[in-house]
Amino acid sequence: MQPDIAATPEFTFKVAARDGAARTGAISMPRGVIRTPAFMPVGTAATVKGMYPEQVRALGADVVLGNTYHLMLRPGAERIARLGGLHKFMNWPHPILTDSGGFQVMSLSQLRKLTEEGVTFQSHIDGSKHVMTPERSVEIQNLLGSDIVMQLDECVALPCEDKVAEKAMRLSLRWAERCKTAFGTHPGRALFGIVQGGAVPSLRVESARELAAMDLKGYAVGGLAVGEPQEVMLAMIEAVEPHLPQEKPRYLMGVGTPDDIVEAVSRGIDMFDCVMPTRAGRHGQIFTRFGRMNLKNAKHAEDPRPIDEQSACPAANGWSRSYLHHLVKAEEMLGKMLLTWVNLAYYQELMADLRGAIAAGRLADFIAETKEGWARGEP
Ligand SMILES: Nc1nc2cc3nc(NCCc4ccc(CCO)cc4)[nH]c3cc2c(=O)[nH]1
Repeated sequence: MQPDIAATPEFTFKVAARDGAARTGAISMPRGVIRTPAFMPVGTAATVKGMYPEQVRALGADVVLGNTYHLMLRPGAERIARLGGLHKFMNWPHPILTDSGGFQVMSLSQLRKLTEEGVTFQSHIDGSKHVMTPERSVEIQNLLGSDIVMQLDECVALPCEDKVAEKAMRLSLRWAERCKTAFGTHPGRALFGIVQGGAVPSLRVESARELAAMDLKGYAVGGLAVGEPQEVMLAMIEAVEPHLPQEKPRYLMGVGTPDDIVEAVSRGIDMFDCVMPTRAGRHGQIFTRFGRMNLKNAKHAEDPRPIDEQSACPAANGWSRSYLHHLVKAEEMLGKMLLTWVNLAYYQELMADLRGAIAAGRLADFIAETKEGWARGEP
């Protein structure tokens, strides 16, 4: 178990060491500490799918992500508040970051109408009508008791025309101001701004500088991991990084594969979230230090070896590839659970190794060794 390094009444971020643009440090707040670089398992409907909260904690996660869009539709933000808030509701007493709903409304709901005021939409669950404004998004995240609140923003799919990216970026800046006003001051909690601007460096710089002037407690880079090639994503991070405050956390939303993460860490990103490890695990695809493996593949059918006997994760060293192949083919619950566990454990191990490599000033070597391991493939 990780020592609960001193939680603090004030939300603070301290960089402990740097290696090039990369940083390692810790964000502390009343509910605990987030060691950075950090990966946040996604707990969309108030659960990290297929995992017990203690299990998620034991593999090293300091924070999980919740989704305003899903929880407002089911079971409802006011209901969760009446029951004591999201931490109590889901038995996760550690930090929770909640996304604001903008991205999910645009990617999941039906019959959406976007105006300056906000976005009206119909629930993808039962077709009920809803309005999401910057003020309502902040209110919902406060009702949930979120420790890190994300601004409501407009995320455009890529590729898109520059003027479309510009319009969405400017709207997001106006919504950031409204979220800041609605959020007010909560010393132990944070409101993060979200940089937009599509794949246009000048728009990205303008968004970063305007948000930096709002003196928020952290900054996300949004509008990426929406179908663009990795080099475009990395170019946008490079464009934005020099204009984000050095002393505040940077969060790259929706990212990503292990390769995305190591490349973004080396460019100065501190926080990540992605459904990849949990969703891929449920489909038999795993991430290991030997690279990716698909346990549906017939080559595992009679392989008696565990996934990785050197892994600390019981799911990676306690069952045979043959058994896991069987569970995946049979679409058994236990297969989804064990491979989710394998993936989240690998992601947290990677984050811990990245933190150590940055602290030791050997990030470039670590990344090279890690990529060699992925390229070598499974033994
Ligand atoms: N508020 C806000 N939230 C976001 C969430 C995001 N999530 C992504 N990408 C997720 C991409 C993604 C989706 C599915 C899978 C699983 C595939 O098996 C992996 C990655 N980009 C994102 C951008 C934003 C954004 O600008 N604003």
